[in-house]
Amino acid sequence: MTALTARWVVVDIEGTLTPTSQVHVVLYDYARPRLGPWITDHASDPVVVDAVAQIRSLGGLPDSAGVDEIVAVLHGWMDADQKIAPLKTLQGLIWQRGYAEGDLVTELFPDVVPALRAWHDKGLDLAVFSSGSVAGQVAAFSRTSEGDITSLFSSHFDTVNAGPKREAPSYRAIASALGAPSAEIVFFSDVPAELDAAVADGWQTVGLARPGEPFADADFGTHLAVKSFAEVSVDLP
Ligand SMILES: CSCCC(=O)C(=O)COP(=O)(O)O
Ligand SMILES: [Mg+2]
Repeated sequence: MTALTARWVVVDIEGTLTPTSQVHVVLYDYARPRLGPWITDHASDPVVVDAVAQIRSLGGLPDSAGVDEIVAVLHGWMDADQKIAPLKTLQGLIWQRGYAEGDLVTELFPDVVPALRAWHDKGLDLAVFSSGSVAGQVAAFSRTSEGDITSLFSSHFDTVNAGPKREAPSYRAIASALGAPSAEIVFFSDVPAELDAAVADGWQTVGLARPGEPFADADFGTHLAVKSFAEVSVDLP
C-alpha cells in the first residue's frame, strides 16, 4: 500500500474507473446508430447546430454535407478512437438519454467505489477529468453497477471546459477552477501522457496498469503505477 497526502483527487474514467470495453464497445455501439437520428431530430438545438458546424469544419466537409456524410465522419473518429469534442458532445447527449431510459449501466472496477467512498468520507474533494462530456459523465455515474455515485463528485471537467488531456494548461485550468494548489491534487489515469501533462503542472500522479487493459504493460516512467485503487491510500495533510 502506498500512502499519499492530498486534498483533491481527480480521476480519469476509461481504463481507470471502468473497463475500456465499457466505453469502446458498450457506449460506442449504443451511440453509433443513434448519431444520425439525433442530429436530424435535434436540428434546431443550438448545441447540435454548433457540434455539426465543428464536425463539418474539422472533417473537411462542405456546408452542403448532409447527415449521412456527417455521420460517416463521426464513425471514422470513433473507429480511430479520436476523442474529438463535437463527437463527445453528441455521444454525451445520446448516452444521457440512454441512462435515463434504463438502457445503459456503467460497469465499474470492483475496487473503485470502496476507494472513492473512503476518500470522500475522509473529507477529500473528488473530481472527474475525462474526454467524455460533462453531461455524459454525470449520466454515467447516475446508473452504475454500484448504484448512483454522482454525489461522490463535486466537479466535472472535460475537453471543453478544461482542454485536451495530454496538455499541461488543461491541468492548470482545473487547479484554478478547484482553487487548489497543484501539489495538493492527485490524478489517477491509465494513460502515461496524461500523467506527464499533470506532473508538468505540479500535480501528484498515479498510473493505473490494470491487468487486461490497453495500458497494463505501459511504461509509466517516474509515475507511481498500481494495478488497482486498493494499492493506494490518500489522506488529508
Ligand atoms: C459517459 S463517460 C464516457 C467516457 C468517454 O466517452 C471517453 O471517451 C473516456 O475517455 P477518458 O478520457 O475517460 O479516458
Ligand atoms: Mg483513461
